[in-house]
Amino acid sequence: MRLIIRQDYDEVSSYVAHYVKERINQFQPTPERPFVLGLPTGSSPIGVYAKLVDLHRIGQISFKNVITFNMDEYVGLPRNHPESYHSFMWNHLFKHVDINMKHVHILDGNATDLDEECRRFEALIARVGGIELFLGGIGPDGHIAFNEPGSSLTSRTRVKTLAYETIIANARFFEGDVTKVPKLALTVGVATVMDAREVLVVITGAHKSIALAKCIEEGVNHMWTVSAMQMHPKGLIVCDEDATLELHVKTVKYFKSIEHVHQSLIGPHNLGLQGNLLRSMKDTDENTGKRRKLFLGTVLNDDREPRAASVSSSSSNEEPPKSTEPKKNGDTGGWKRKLES
Ligand SMILES: N[C@@H]1[C@@H](O)[C@H](O)[C@@H](COP(=O)(O)O)O[C@@H]1O
Repeated sequence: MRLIIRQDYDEVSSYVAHYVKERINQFQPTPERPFVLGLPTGSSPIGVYAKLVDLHRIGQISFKNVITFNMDEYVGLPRNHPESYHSFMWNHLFKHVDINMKHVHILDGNATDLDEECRRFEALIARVGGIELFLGGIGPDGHIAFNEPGSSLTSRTRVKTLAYETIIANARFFEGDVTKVPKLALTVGVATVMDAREVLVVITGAHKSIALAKCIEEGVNHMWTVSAMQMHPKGLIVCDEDATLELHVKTVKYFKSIEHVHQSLIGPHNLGLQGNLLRSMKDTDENTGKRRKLFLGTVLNDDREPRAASVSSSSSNEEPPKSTEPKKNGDTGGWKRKLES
């Protein structure tokens, strides 16, 4: 699992929006091969959606060939209620972008047969070949979607009773009145999320710092369902500084150093989409004809001089630039020092 730490909510939102943009653009979706995106609601993704809308307005991202599946929906709340997740998604994202609304899937919390609705949702996900990237948020008790503490980590889409803590947390959307918060929801299961080829969870705020610590520093545990991320081959958490309050200083430094090394390899403006580094690298340096070797994740020439990899995330098929100019002395020295220390 990777952990990316940014200063605040705004920086987290910006990072995630650009990440999503890069993933969709690199995928080059077509009507025959659409990009399947899982989406959350709540206050965590609002900034991400706002930035995606901005990116769409300046022509950097299109949702034309994107299919979406939302994580959850309240039971019994009219679809046009301002706090339904249907309304939320329409207001924050869908009405501002070029998505085909036939490609949007949100659980129907008013279906006459709720179990059948959940089965239908799982079948639809399977029919489109699974979810490529699932974005998520968590509650302060570490729940992902509405998979409350104690949910099976192998759970699928189903009806869930909301935990009292979640009802209290969500009362802020219902005039602070807990009696107005629906007590049941339909939600994808933990396994539904973990089946996605990549999972990205946004965690911001000091009130979620215990959940983040449980997820990162302790074991996989059904009482903190987001901890299932530890079992995912391609899991990414993007958090702000406040959310790291309960982490060990050592843990924070560790993940920051990993990101630093990663960024040094792929360049400062590259988001380091997972897996792209190796996919983008060629075995042989075109200019010297020498074979490149990977040593502890660092690209080495034959003469063992560490240097930045000539890779770009803009396209995994793109040729590396021809220039073999070494990085500035200071940079290379920094590299060496870091690798040796
Ligand atoms: N079902 C949603 C979750 O999907 C969301 O992650 C959580 C956190 O919300 P917020 O981002 O507002 O803290 O709220 C609800 O419980």
